[in-house]
Amino acid sequence: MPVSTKICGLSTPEALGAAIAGGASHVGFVFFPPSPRHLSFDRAAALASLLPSHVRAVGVFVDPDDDTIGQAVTTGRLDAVQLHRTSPDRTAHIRRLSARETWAAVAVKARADLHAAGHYVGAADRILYDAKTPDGAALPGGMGMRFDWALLDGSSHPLPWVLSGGLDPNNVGEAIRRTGAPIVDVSSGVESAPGVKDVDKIAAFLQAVRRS
Ligand SMILES: O=C(O)c1ccccc1N[C@@H]1O[C@H](COP(=O)(O)O)[C@@H](O)[C@H]1O
Repeated sequence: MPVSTKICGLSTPEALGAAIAGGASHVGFVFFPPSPRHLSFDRAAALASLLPSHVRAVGVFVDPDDDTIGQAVTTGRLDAVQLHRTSPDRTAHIRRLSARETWAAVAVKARADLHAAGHYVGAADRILYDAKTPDGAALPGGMGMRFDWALLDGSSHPLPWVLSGGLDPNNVGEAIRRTGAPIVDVSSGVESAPGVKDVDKIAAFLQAVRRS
């Protein structure tokens, strides 16, 4: 089964084009003002208009309110929503409201953190395992931090899942072999500076996934 790839935090047509040309299955649009990858609804609409129908758009949010979700889903033509720091109850509500596939981010540092995934059964469609960022960090993701992939050994995933956190063109092959991830997700590992995507790194990442 080929591994699917989400290239996240896209903000220019050039970077979006590199993700599409390289075979990304998903692209991510971030709706979180503190992030260097944050998009206005207009900007998201312009990028979404360039997407072929086989590439799915995922909106990335941090405990969003209903209005943000409603506007982003419509203007960004989102196929899915990815929710960070969002409780299972809110996640279930947003899933109903948006009528979109819903990914719940679970922040991982220790094995005990994996238990949180079970709380999203019935509330989300997919779990995104991401590295836990430090207390007080401005962002809950997109900081290039990885967690110990061995923590996933023997894990009985309660939902379909995605591997995220600190992936890059050099380590994604090992990450896939080590964890068996069906989908991998990258943001800062294909950037030259925070929020600045590098088309060559996007191509290298997608090539590394294909070769894995
Ligand atoms: O990318 C961001 O700015 C961001 C902001 C708020 C929540 C999540 C964010 N990114 C997500 O973080 C993971 C891992 O990113 P990285 O590859 O380690 O940089 C990824 O799922 C992004 O979607």
